[in-house]
Amino acid sequence: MTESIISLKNINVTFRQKNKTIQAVQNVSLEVEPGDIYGVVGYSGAGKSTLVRTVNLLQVPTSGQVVVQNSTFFDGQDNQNHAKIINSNQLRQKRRKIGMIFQHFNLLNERTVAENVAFALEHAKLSDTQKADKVDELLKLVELSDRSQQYPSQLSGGQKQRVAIARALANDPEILISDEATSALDPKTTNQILGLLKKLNQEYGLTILLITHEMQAVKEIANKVAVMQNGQIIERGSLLDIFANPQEQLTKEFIETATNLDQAIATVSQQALVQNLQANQIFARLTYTGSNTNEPLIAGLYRQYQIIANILYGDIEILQGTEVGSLLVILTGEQDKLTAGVAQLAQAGVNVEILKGSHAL
Ligand SMILES: Nc1ncnc2c1ncn2[C@@H]1O[C@H](COP(=O)(O)OP(=O)(O)OP(=O)(O)O)[C@@H](O)[C@H]1O
Repeated sequence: MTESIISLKNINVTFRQKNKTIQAVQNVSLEVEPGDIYGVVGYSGAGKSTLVRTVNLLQVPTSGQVVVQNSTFFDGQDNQNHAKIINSNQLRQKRRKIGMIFQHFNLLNERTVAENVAFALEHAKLSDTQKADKVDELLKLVELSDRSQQYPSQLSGGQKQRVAIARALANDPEILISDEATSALDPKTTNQILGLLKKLNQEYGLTILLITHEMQAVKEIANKVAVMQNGQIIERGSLLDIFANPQEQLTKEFIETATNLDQAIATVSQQALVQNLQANQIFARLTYTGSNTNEPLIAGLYRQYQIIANILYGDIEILQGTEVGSLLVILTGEQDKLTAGVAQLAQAGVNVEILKGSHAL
């Protein structure tokens, strides 16, 4: 196994207010390897921002261990009083190697695009000419060279985020934390920004921690996913595993939204065939990856078990270069054969979720 570039172990973050205690992050461990685009997905309030802010100690954990690029930033088993924390000088230097971008861009409005990027180089040991060259290079990378003398108010949301990305990359970080960076953008601009992040990952080896409430964004570029709920990671895995074989209800919800399957299920469920499902029928969702394809699956069911499959909806997504297929089907057959057929599908690596008619099994 590759050594982690970010290692969070048993992280707890507790906020104490006058008369209440909020456990924003509860015993979360997360290992990010170099070159990962690790998506952390969850609804608002799940604790995502609090968790990722512990990576650069913008949020000091209540307990746990934070190791980034082999430096221990924080190590405290029980509470902050006895914890070891990296000294502030070192932390300041290390933080420059961890870029961060946010939903609302956080640009300085009274400074030009070039000045915003140059701001991140204030402490860099570079001559003025070198700094100017670096700013030019970064603006070229994010395709904003022609906007260098404009002010943030003259830019679109996507352009502002690209300035923020250029600024985040100024000190050549190996890690970029993206906290809801596309949440304020329209779908087309979102895809452009995600495309840029993917390019930075592929061409420069940038490791990205992608915090979002949109599984769609994770689907586009991440190779790994963790799902957060109530301060905990409830499910994690490779993008492919999570999409092909989600275990938790919340994960399923996120995936259905990202693949538009939620709408398909709602629409198809209204059809008379599903509404009037017969005693010898089940309505199911089949999910399969790569090596399986729809025709052999369906043909096999008929050949071996005389099960007739009526496909009401089908979709194929390409994730990380591998096909993930989803079918909404009505399967008709004798009870024991339906049971055997469904078991056979599961054995062949097809995820079968009975949406209606489980009594037929
Ligand atoms: N500084 C703070 N003081 C007190 N409570 C906080 C603080 N920061 C966050 N919280 C609480 O911790 C919980 C997790 O918040 P967090 O912002 O990490 O969630 P999130 O998943 O990132 O959601 P969002 O996308 O809405 O920011 C919430 O209940 C929030 O109100």
